Amino acid sequence: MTASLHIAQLHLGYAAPKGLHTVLQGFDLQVPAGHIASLLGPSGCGKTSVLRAIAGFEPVRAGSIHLGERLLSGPGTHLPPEQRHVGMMFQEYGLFPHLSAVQNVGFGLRHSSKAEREKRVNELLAVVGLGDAGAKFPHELSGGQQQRIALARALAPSPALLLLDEPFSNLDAATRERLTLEVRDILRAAGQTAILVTHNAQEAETMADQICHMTPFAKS
Ligand SMILES: Nc1ncnc2c1ncn2[C@@H]1O[C@H](COP(=O)(O)OP(=O)(O)OP(=O)(O)O)[C@@H](O)[C@H]1O
Repeated sequence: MTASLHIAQLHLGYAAPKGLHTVLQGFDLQVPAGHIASLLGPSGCGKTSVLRAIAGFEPVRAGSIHLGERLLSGPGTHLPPEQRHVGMMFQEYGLFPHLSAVQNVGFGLRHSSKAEREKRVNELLAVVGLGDAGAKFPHELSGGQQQRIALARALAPSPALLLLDEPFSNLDAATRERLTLEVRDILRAAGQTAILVTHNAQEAETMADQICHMTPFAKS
């Protein structure tokens, strides 16, 4: 079930030779269930680090991350990624080259029954407009088609939250524009809570219900 996201007073930093390299301090973000939020800002301001912290790949130094009522990260708590119900879609489509589109989309549904899995995969291939392409392998699909399969795969397990990190940046301008609109409509129709990371203000405007402008952390 899709859920709201609540990040409060988040502090993120990496160990560096000269001590802690702080990336974010006191970062807050609230995204209501079903909304698409965009993190917009220059390279190095910490957009991907926020996604990694939400997904559970980065420990938080302080603050908390809640998804609905569930505390994902906070003082004394760090749920492992596989228990977070967070889906991801990145710029390199990350499809398994040796699996067909059907098998790629069904990958996160390995624990469902065969009948349930087939129903959900067919439903999602239709949603992303690739109902006829199920038997194809990634190399037989265009970049835009591969990215739509990656979206179907990310949506298949019905994540509480979907993270999209520069998902369109490998595509040519025309495909990028078309896919931005298509993905927005698919997420809206699914009522999916999502966070889009981008450098592109136009893309953020098109996709998002709310935009969080991030700036590089400056020591005071
Ligand atoms: N694993 C890591 N170890 C140390 N420093 C890191 C690590 N990952 C990121 N950083 C640093 O953290 C800061 C934020 O990086 P991050 O990738 O989150 O920024 P970003 O806004 O997503 O940038 P981009 O738009 O270029 O992807 C940068 O200064 C980066 O060098």
